[in-house]
Amino acid sequence: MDTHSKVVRALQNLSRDKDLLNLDKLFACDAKRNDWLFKSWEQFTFDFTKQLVSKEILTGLLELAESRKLKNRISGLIAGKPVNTSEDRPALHTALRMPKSKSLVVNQTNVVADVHGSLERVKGIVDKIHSGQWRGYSGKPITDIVNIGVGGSDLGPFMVTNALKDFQADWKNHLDFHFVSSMDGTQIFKLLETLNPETCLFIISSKSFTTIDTFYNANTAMEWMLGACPDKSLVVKQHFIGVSASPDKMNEWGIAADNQLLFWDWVGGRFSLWSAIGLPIALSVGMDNFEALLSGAHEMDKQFATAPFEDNIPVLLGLIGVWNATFLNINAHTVLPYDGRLQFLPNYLTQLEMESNGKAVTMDGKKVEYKTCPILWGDIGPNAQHAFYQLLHQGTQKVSCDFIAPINRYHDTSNGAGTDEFLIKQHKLSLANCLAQSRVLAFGNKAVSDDENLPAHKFYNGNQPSTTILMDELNPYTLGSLIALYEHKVFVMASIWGINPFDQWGVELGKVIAGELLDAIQGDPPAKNLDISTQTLLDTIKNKA
Ligand SMILES: O=P(O)(O)OC[C@H]1O[C@](O)(CO)[C@@H](O)[C@@H]1O
Repeated sequence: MDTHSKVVRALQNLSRDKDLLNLDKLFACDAKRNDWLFKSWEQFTFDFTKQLVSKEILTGLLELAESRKLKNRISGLIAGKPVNTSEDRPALHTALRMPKSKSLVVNQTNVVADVHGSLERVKGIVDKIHSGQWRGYSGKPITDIVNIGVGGSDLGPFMVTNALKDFQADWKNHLDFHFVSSMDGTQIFKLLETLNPETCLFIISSKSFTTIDTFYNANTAMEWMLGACPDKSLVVKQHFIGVSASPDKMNEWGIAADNQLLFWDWVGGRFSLWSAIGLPIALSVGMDNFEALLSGAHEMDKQFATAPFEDNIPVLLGLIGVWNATFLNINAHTVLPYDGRLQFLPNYLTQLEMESNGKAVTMDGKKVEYKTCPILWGDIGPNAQHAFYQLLHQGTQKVSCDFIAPINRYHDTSNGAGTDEFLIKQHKLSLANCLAQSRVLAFGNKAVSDDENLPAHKFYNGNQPSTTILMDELNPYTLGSLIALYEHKVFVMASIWGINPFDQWGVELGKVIAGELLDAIQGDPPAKNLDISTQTLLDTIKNKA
């Protein structure tokens, strides 16, 4: 982004207009603000009115998108152009949810055909496990699925499996799902104590199939299995599935050929839940629901590819994100779902946004002269109200917020007489809190009174910008759309900033140094040239271990 360009300078000028950038005033000046900042799309309603934007600002942001050739960038992404410039490859997560009837030829290959071939294999495995045909070494059907993976090979399937628990069908009676990611062993050791090796199936999920965190956990699982059944070829065949973009590495580790599910180097790890990495999702909610998740995402892809920018939800969300982070210097963003099923969405978005856009150089290697990705965190909104909302309301930091809530819930629940009504009341309580919080964040005390004589500690400043996303209900289809929306938001922001959202070089150095320090902790060879802090920490560990 050229900070000297006319469009950027105009936006910078607007960003200094303190008088304009006040939600009270923005609402007072334009009583019909909702006409142009409320958007309905499919089963969603988006309220951007509580963002610090005027018509002039939005026009400027749309011009900025134009000047950054966003339209071309979006078509390049979807057509499979090498948008991941540092690795010279496409980022084709949109192809993972294209219908079978479509075709997309990239490097002489119809990737849509490959995608559906892989989905067929996923379906075959799902059917075998659901029907009880897939059996453990002693002939018993599988009861426990353990996904071992980290980052994109964990967060997406984990988040979606939790969000869609209501959509598990009759196999829920005989299948339990577990996710192991942490390298320190806490999760795997605790989990193995509760499992029966005869009926466990491990899914080793790793795009690279080299991530050390995953392989320490996988090796522990293998040792545990071999303790129960020393016949390794039987264990490998009946208890381990591999999901990866590297068949060679899967062979090396010993995954049986029939148990290897492949995806492709053109799928970024944090964009991979739609591929075979989503196997735990498909096992949990069934293939039809998994396909509904893909269709919901595809619908959002179509809107991203075709809607005019002023009505294009991912474009608006991304442009407003850039306005907040880059022009208004709001460097913290929180995601607040008002529905416990979305508990892990903020965590998932932490990787999606910060690993994608936490960068300071442009695609042509220049240092950026502006702020890029804000720090993102979040929690279930109602719980966060009792934890960090104090800072949002009365702290010294500017924070932008996304409120997310399904309008309807519990209508189909039949947990006994009267229960539905009670649960619906609880859901409405949550919705009321969602609206109350965005209102107070926007208008402070003025939301309820004009009393100027409040003691200072009771004063709420307001003017914290937020977007509210309402979905008619949370189901596989709407969840697919919601996730795809955030994926595209990331791409829009990266395109404006001129950065590559599809690599993650910033995680590599730590891996190399950890390898050296592991050798040093194990005493062989002793570490050389360490800084005094690390050397003393290492000595302390070695003395006390
Ligand atoms: O799927 P893999 O190759 O094991 O990688 C896991 C995660 O590690 C990272 O490469 C970061 O270290 C993420 O981008 C990725 O999602």
